[in-house]
Amino acid sequence: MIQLNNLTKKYGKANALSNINIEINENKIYCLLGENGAGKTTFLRTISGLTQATKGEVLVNGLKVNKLSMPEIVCFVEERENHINLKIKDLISLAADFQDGFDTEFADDMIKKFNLNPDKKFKKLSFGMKTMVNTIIGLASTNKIVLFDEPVLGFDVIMRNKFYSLLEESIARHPKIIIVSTHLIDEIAKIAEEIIIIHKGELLLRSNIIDLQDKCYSVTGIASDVDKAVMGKNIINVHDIGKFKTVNVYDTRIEENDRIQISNEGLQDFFANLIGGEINE
Ligand SMILES: Nc1ncnc2c1ncn2[C@@H]1O[C@H](COP(=O)(O)OP(=O)(O)OP(=O)(O)O)[C@@H](O)[C@H]1O
Repeated sequence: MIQLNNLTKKYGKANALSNINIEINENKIYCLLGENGAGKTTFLRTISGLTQATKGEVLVNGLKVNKLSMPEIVCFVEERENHINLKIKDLISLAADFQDGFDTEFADDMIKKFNLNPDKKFKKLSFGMKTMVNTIIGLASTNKIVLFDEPVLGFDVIMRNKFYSLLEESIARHPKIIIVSTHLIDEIAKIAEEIIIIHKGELLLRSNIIDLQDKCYSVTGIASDVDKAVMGKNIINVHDIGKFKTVNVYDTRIEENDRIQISNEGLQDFFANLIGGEINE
């Protein structure tokens, strides 16, 4: 449903996105990961038609996307979105007027769950509450593609957990492609099915999250035993601690034995190690 062919976006001479090729077709939750400035916002804005590609093409449902032809089936939710100064309940009605099939019942339910006062005006809300309102509008959207740009920025852990469970409810009520850009991979990994990593404007990795969790592990032991055990494996990072060593691996699993210890690696650590290293798919 989303197809990017050799997509490049330049700002001046700098590439925000370089030659991205990807297809995203299945209705599920995708996590878009990348360090600051990696190109995540540009990636999402280009799919929604808000940013024009410099080279290559973006197709949504087979139709070319650009500023003159923005795909109606895409709902793009960004944290910096600053609505006109209406009451929350009026913003919800407005969203319902603009979007066919907008799930008002779900939106009202979420307003209660987030303890928001529907009579409060948008401009009087805190940063986190404004994000909540934008998020609710995205979650209640029945558009076939919903893109969230850093939705949990400004949310505390309780809010974030509410958001993750509402994301699951949103996709269960109305199956769709949901792409969420975030830095908090270990949290979103509990509900997302696929991960897309962008690094310095390039597509670094796309993987099913369960496969990724299986392939990310560390091996610790005496340096020579570790070296022998990980020979031929794709090594992401190495820590030497005296005669001992820990190696972070992204590859098929190896068996633990009495000379080496295998530990699961958190995805957040994997990501931090990955963007400092190389990966060979
Ligand atoms: N309007 C713009 N004009 C010039 N450069 C831009 C513009 N928008 C983005 N960039 C540059 O393009 C690159 C990618 O930016 P982008 O906002 O897409 O990254 P990001 O992964 O979303 O970052 P963050 O996590 O910090 O929000 C950065 O180097 C950024 O400075």
